[in-house]
Amino acid sequence: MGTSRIGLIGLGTMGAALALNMANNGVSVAVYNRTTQRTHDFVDGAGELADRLTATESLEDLVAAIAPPRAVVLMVPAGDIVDDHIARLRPLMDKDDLIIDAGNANFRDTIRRAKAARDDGVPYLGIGVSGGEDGARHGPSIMGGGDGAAWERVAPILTAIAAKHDGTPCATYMGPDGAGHFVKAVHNGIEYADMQMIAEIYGLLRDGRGASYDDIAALFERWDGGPLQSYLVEITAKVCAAKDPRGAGPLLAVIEDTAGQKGTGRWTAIEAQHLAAPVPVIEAAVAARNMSALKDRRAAGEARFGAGAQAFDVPGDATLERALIAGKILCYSQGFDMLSRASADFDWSLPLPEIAKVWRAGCIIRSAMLDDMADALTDSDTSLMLSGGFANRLEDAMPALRDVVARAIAAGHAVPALAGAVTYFDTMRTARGTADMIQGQRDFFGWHGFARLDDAGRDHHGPWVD
Ligand SMILES: NC(=O)C1=CN([C@@H]2O[C@H](COP(=O)(O)OP(=O)(O)OC[C@H]3O[C@@H](n4cnc5c(N)ncnc54)[C@H](OP(=O)(O)O)[C@@H]3O)[C@@H](O)[C@H]2O)C=CC1
Ligand SMILES: O=C(CO)[C@H](O)[C@H](O)COP(=O)(O)O
Repeated sequence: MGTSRIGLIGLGTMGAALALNMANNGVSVAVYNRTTQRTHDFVDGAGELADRLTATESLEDLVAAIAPPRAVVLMVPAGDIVDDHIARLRPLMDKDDLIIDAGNANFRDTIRRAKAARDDGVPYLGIGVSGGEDGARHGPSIMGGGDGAAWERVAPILTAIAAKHDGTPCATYMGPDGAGHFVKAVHNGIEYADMQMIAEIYGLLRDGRGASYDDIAALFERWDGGPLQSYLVEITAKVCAAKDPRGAGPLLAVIEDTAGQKGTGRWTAIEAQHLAAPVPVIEAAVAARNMSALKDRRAAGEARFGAGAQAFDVPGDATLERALIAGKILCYSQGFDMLSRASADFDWSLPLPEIAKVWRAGCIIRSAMLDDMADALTDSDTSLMLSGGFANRLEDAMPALRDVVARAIAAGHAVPALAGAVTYFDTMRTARGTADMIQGQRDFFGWHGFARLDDAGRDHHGPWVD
């Protein structure tokens, strides 16, 4: 009979760090990795934690090494690899043994897997884990989803390894089926948007103002001490300050300007469309990554039309800071609105204030503002951008965002996420918009009907044809 409290499959960046975190918290872990050498290297390199780690060389050995009722965490790439592991693990496991997918799964896959597990009468959890390698090792943010009783079973381990915000563990059960992975996807969508807006401000400073990398680093470091305090602003300063190990210059100057992506931001944009939830800042950030990958096309465009990014009179540091504050509030507001929409559509009862709380520490989008967001979402059931404190902050910061975007666009700088934030703000404060024209056009060509302001209850048609 095995004695390890839990099993973990996949000793890559995240899995290895999570296993060490568990061991560090007194949890014995049986580990398995496809490449066996990696398993042994991992345990051999675990120092004093090695006593709590059991290396196994097959799934059979892994399952045998765990004390029943067993729990096995998958930390492998999303997609077929997860299905393949579930199919190979289940025959080796007992009815009440639990499989936990802790990778970045598409929540629709998680719903499918959770349903299959329910049909088979076996427990299943899909949990979102954020914080990168350091978070996984020292305290990630954990967004749980799936079988509630199964969550309770492993909650003591997950809350022990999670980040703590003023002593409160950042590990929360979000709801059934794919709720945990959905919340993680929206987290990553916000992550994309936050990163993109920061990158756009960096571009204005670098190309518009001609600031040095060290000066940009110093500015972001200063901002990290104010209302923008966040992990992403903190690491932006460090990335700007980093020197090229192969030379004396800044490292950023030699990093190719094509962004990678594993899919979570794209999933968020796709799901937003399914839900008809407007998230234009997140969509702009995903599109910006896609455009960044079209390096040859961008070079051809520059050769044909001339470079877009020209030197210009970039607004002052305080204006840039306020512009980022406005953009940040608007992108988080969109993210929370999307969560609210999904909660209603999927009947999940997502706990919005708890989501803000679980993001306060451990995860990539942790920031000082989330504390106030948790309060605002607790006190009011309106959108974040309309809630008392944030509406006031927006009112104060919007002129700066508008100024930055207007001047950047006039000078030929691409600021898609910041511009998306301005447009969203203006759209969402326009009670009488322009969709009357869309309705007129639709009725003209397709007899689709429209509602009248003075008679909204039924379909009307225009006198378009004789
Ligand atoms: N890196 C990050 O910042 C974060 C990642 N995640 C998610 O965590 C999961 C793991 O990511 P990460 O640790 O970064 O990935 P890595 O690439 O570092 O590690 C991948 C792991 O999966 C194993 N693996 C890959 N392909 C297969 C396969 N076909 N069959 C069996 N095992 C396989 C690898 O084994 P082998 O050694 O044999 O190659 C390795 O152990 C992903 O879902 C990712 O999206 C979530 C949050 C943050
Ligand atoms: O989940 C994460 C952070 O929260 C992972 O780091 C993820 O890989 C980031 O997404 P991408 O690779 O698409 O930039």
